[in-house]
Amino acid sequence: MKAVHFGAGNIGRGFIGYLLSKSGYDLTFVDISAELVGNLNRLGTYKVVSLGGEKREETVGGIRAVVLQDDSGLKKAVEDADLITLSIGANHLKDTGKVLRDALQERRSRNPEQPLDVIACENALFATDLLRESVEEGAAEDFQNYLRKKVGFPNCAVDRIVPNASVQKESPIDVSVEDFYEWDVESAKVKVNSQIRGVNYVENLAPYLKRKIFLLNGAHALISYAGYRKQYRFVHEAIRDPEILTAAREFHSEAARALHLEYSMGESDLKQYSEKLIARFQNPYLKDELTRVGRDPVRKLSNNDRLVSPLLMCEKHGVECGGILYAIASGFAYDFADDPKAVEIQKSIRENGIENTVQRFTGLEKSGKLVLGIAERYRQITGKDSCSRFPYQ
Ligand SMILES: NC(=O)C1=CN([C@@H]2O[C@H](COP(=O)(O)OP(=O)(O)OC[C@H]3O[C@@H](n4cnc5c(N)ncnc54)[C@H](O)[C@@H]3O)[C@@H](O)[C@H]2O)C=CC1
Ligand SMILES: O=P(O)(O)OC[C@H]1O[C@](O)(CO)[C@@H](O)[C@@H]1O
Repeated sequence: MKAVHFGAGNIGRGFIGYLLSKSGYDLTFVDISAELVGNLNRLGTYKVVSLGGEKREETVGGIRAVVLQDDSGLKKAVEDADLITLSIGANHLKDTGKVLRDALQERRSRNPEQPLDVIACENALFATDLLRESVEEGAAEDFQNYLRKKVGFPNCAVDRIVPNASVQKESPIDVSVEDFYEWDVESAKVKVNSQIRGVNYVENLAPYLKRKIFLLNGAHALISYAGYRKQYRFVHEAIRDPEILTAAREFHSEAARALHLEYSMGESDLKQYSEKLIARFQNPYLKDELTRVGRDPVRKLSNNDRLVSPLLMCEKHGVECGGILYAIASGFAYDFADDPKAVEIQKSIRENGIENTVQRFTGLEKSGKLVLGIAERYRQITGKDSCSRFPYQ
């Protein structure tokens, strides 16, 4: 079996590439970074180092890589692949859909019968659907029929924390990871790849995906924004702070309550999931930087992402949501000068005020109670009113 993986970064090498290699796939990475591609081809193997109580190393070997700009190399790799996976960042899916459309059109002309699956492994709700829309955009009817018959587009949830490596690396492409992983894939949409090692094939992905995006990524974003404000550097340091721990637990309990009401997920299972996450956040070996976890607050504060989506689910079910409002307010208070997206939000707050900015970036109704609740907490956090600076004191 042959796999092509777009995005040879942390999750590409440390999680998806790792599992595909363990499952016996012949693996080709595609990346925009010529330096990374050069290193992958020169070295041919890399180590995946898991950072738990006990340090373990595994080697991923026999890999090749192609730069995205190498049109013929890319098309050749796609021509007889059984699986295409991506972890390039959700913002890049639309553009990459066009590249993939060209490559799949070429494949269809040379190898029309062989089926394959395409899976976007990003932190976003139903990322493969976004990619598929872009692949199909403006395509002729016969190509759309080909896609329907021959190409599976399963959505998935990907969960493994892969920080920027802080350990001394013997090779520039080694990667450090946590022990834990979970990869849930929509089973009904799979055409070929039903035996990937470590994958949990599920009929109904939404509860798994939202549980992961809300409880892991949502709470992680909160810890990042609140921790940055209190001048911590790493996630494990911030979560040791009792106020931030309380805030993370409150976020979890509100989002979990909404998930329980929406999907009848067991409350005690959700509680266990939450406790396990807190323990993962506390892992001191990961040395996961708050500014990596909080990167691109414009995306994280958007309407369909890890913070506003659970807020809307709470609202739908009448669940108390003060903790989630606080997390969103912390995102608006995040003023890390080296993150251009944080800078964009801060500029908007200065020029348009907090209410207009919240409305603009979250898509929430301007004078609604949610926007007002976020703005009020933002003022508390930033000290722009007379209340306490940190509401969890
Ligand atoms: N690092 C983590 O723990 C996890 C990350 N994710 C998701 O995986 C995705 C990637 O994240 P990371 O691996 O952390 O980022 P990263 O920055 O380490 O890796 C992304 C890689 O994609 C490459 N790239 C960007 N655009 C590309 C394109 N159009 N075609 C080919 N390659 C392209 C970049 O050069 C880079 O090597 C994101 O959506 C992230 O949310 C999901 C779960 C865990
Ligand atoms: O990759 P994103 O969406 O920018 O967000 C960072 C998040 O992704 C992860 O790297 C993995 O889920 C988390 O550590 C963190 O919550």
